[in-house]
Amino acid sequence: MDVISNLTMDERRRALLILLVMALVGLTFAAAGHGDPIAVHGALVLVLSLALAFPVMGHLYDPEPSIERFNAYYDDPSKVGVILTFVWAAFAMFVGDWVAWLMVEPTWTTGSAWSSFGRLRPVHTTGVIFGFGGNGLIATSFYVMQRTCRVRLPDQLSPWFVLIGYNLFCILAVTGYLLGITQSKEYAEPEWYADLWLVIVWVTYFVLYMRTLARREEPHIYVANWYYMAFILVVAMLHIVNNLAVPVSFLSAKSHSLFSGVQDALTEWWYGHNAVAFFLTAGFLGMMYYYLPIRAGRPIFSYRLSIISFWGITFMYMWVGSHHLHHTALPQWVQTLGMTFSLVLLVPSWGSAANALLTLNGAWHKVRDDATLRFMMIAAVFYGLTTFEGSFMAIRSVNALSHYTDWTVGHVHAGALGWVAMITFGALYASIPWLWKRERMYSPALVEVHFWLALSGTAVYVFALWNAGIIQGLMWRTYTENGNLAYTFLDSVVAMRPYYIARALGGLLYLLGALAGCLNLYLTIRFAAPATEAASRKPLRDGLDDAATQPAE
Ligand code: HEM
Ligand code: HEM
Ligand SMILES: [Cu+2]
Repeated sequence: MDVISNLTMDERRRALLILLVMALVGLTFAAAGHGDPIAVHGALVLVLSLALAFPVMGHLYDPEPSIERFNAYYDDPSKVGVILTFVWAAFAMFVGDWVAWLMVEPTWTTGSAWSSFGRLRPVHTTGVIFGFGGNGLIATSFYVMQRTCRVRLPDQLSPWFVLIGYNLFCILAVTGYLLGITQSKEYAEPEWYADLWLVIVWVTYFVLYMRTLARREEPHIYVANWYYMAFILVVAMLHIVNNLAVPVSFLSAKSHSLFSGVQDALTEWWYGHNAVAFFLTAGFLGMMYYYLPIRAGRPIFSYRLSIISFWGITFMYMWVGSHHLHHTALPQWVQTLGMTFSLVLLVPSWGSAANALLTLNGAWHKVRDDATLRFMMIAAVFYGLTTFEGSFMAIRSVNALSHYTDWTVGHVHAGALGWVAMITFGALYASIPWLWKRERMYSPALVEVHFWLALSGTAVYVFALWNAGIIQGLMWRTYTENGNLAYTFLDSVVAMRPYYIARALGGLLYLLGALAGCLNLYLTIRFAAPATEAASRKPLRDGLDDAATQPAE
């Protein structure tokens, strides 16, 4: 329970207060909301907050932590965040592969409602994007902001509040779907009370970032921080607007959106696309711009280009959400606007992909020998590939073929498996020895195995669905000589079977890789040799950071 004793007495008191208030809120919902699924969530919040409150109470009067703490960065929340990232990866990818097998064999389920496809699918998407991706972003952002600002986090309580509060949101979301609680907006499924909670957590996160920046000892704000900040700020904006809703009653999980009809659709896809842009892209670019140069031991190829790309994507991404609504009731000009900005967006996107790859010039021998750096290199390649594909699919006539088909799902996973997850695994494998002060990962061979499983899994998954999607699209628009459709819809479903099997197998490879990562994390924490004095990263000042995260021009 070192973690609790390391908090100051004042922080422990405040933590206890927050937990007790939460327990009370949980109790209220549990008791008053009977007959409504919200009561289950009330009970869950009650149990979880008490489970944390007891150990805090037990250590409430421990002595104040040593003043020495100010000589080091505050990394405990990052460590827990890294572990949570792996846990969510294993869980959510397992569910992803289950969902993939359900599309091969729909009977591979328990028969009860919680395990139906419609409930498991959002468990997968929320689990991977918010559970796995979000924890990876939070854990690395705490790490990166301290190093690039050369300052310790301003206090020890708010990072825990952000990390634990955020995971509570993810748990409410995922258990909610299993219970049938959903707002039915893709990627924004959690109901109003979970959304409100996330607003509190997220604003704390933003304030924490700003406070750290304000205290920084490094005059320059390194580019990674711009990307992380855009991620935090824009996600707050999207989340609040898209989730504006009126609950049926304060003791019911159900709510109704403020928007309806085509306005609802456009708000949802403004949110949905920018979730891709700022959650799945800007945040991970922040990660890439810190970890890739450091791991390669080289400064960014062009610092100026990284800034131009930043403002390019920040400005252009905002306008492209309507490419999800081609050929719908949305006015034609709004569709054209979305398509046009999607095309221009390719320029800043490739700016970052090229910048990352050119940074590796002179370090290709390291890419060959070091699977961690190779994860990051492949991530940059897939980032370039996915954005090219996205811009292409945003063209209205191309979208007429691709929309509703598995091509979209293939595009999603080229980005998700190839870019988002690869850069995360690369960043985690770089951070783990630094965080736990180990010489290196316990088994570099296992990192190598993970890399090849991940790469082959992605390739199988994405190739399978490219084929599947184009075949579907073509079958749906093939006519016979006398003008009838050549295939029934069912024909196209039957034609998908081999591709769905391939996808599920590719996903299995990917999942096995993630499990290898979990094992390696455990072995590293438990058994890896401690870093020697010279190799361990010095507190507060740190030679490599200096070299690699300063403007080259
Ligand atoms: C083991 C790895 C994975 C497997 C087997 C897998 C499988 C699946 C399956 C079967 C679907 C449903 C497709 C459908 O409804 O037709 C899906 C959807 C989705 N997955 Fe994954 N997935 C994996 C990893 C990931 C990761 C790491 C991410 C994100 C970081 C991700 C993000 C998504 C998203 C956003 C969707 C919704 C796609 C859409 O609506 O077009 N997945 N996944
Ligand atoms: C320049 C960059 C990009 C553009 C212009 C773009 C464009 C598109 C287009 C046109 C669609 C298909 C919409 C439809 O027919 O329904 C789509 C779907 C999607 N893209 Fe991208 N994309 C880009 C990058 C990415 C990246 C890097 C990811 C990340 C991981 C990603 C994740 C997704 C997801 C999750 C969907 C599925 C949404 C859904 O229907 O559930 N995209 N994108
Ligand atoms: Cu989009």
